[in-house]
Amino acid sequence: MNSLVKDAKKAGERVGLISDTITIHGGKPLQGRIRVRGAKNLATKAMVAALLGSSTSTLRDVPNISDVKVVRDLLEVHGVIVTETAPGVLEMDPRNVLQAHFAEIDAHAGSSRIPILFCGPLLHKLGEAFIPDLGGCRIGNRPINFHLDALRAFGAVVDKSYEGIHLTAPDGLKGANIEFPYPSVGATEQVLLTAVLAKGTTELKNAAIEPEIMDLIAILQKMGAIISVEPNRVILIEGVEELGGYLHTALFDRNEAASWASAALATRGDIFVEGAHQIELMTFLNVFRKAGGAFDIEDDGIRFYHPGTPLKPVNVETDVHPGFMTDWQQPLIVALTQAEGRSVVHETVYENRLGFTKALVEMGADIVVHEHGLDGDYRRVPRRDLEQAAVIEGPTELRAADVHVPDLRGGFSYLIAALAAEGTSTVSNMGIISRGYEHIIDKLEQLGADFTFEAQDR
Ligand SMILES: CC(=O)N[C@H]1[C@@H](OP(=O)(O)OP(=O)(O)OC[C@H]2O[C@@H](n3ccc(=O)[nH]c3=O)[C@H](O)[C@@H]2O)O[C@H](CO)[C@@H](O)[C@@H]1O
Ligand SMILES: C=C(OP(=O)(O)O)C(=O)O
Repeated sequence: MNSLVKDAKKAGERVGLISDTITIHGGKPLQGRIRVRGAKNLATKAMVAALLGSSTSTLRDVPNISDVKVVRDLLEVHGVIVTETAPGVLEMDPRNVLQAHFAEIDAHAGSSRIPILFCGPLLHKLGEAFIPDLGGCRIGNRPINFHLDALRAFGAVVDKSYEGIHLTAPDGLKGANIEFPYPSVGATEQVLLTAVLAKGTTELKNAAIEPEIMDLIAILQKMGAIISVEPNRVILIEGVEELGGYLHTALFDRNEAASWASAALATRGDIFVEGAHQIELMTFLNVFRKAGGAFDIEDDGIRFYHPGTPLKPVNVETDVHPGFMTDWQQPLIVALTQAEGRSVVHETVYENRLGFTKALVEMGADIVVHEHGLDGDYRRVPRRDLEQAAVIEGPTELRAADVHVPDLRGGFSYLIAALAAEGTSTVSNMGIISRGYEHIIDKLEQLGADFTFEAQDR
């Protein structure tokens, strides 16, 4: 069993997903209503923030996904008492944070990318921190140099002679002037979670400003932090002596909402995504509309549907917020295989995020990946060395196939492709999908998908 499969299996077991392989009888539109709860990319960071407080924090709308379970386990390893007081409501009491149990932390290596965000809070609380090997989707190199450079700027000493990384702060952490070469989401969160309790003021230039980061800032403000978001990607943080707890309802998962929207389009379906909001999806909604998708915005969610008229090709460049998010392109590409004409998706955030299209080609899609990107007549996003492009010619009929989930979003796109294709497909390695999509089996049932699933013993 390789480590990727092990991670996936562990992930599936953690959230009680018994099945590892799903058998789908496709060709039927997905129709119905599902609800999205808190974002994977916010809830997990909000849980880390609880570590900074001197009293209990309560987070509502926490999704039942394996990444949340990983962070919960890590908090518990550090002495935080975590209680689920109601479904999706986590109470986190950090008053007993005593020591970093390095051996136990290591057991979580390779599970998610969140452990690196424990550095600042642990350095403040304990004077040391340990980062195991990080997990998350294998979609590029995913270096952590911005994180480590920022931590050093605060005064941390980084020792890489361990399997993993050991950090100490012999003189405490002090505010710093930091400028990122690229607006990294995780590194911005690293700075926020470290600067709030550092002595003095921190100025972060070229910060990421994703909605999940704004929600994290809102949480930190509730805890007593002083953070101002200035024009031009500058964030100022005035360090405070102490932070309290928070009560917060997590921002909805816009990536899950966008995934179901693409599923509606690809399967000629009609899905009401309860909990989805317009503002955080504005860029996605523009592209969805240009591709021929229809949507109705209601107070309690958004209805996404195929209007029955032919889908249209689009040109998309993934980007940092407020651009088109990289996590949206994989499910959308499946829908674009049904559009009439040539679409181009330029992936500019990660260097290896189009490999998943290979299986779609085996299913009948006409997709050519240009490993070094493609120039277009008009560019909104400046060209990056690492970018790649996928050219999708449509419409093509999708054929059933047996596919193996490579990563979270690629995996969801395989599910959609299998649901859209006539015939019987199997999608294996489903555990990875449970990293970021809660109750996936229940939701497919709610949407009328025709499938069976089975447990696999590897
Ligand atoms: C848990 C979480 O929130 N994951 C999201 C987060 O990932 P994550 O926070 O890991 O992504 P980043 O924004 O940090 O990465 C963006 C780019 O910056 C580069 N980089 C990043 C850090 C660093 O130290 N050095 C460096 O070079 C990365 O290799 C990548 O090319 O934002 C991504 C971009 O919106 C999303 O796809 C992920 O879903
Ligand atoms: C890339 C993703 O997540 P992570 O950063 O957790 O691997 C994602 O959610 O698509």
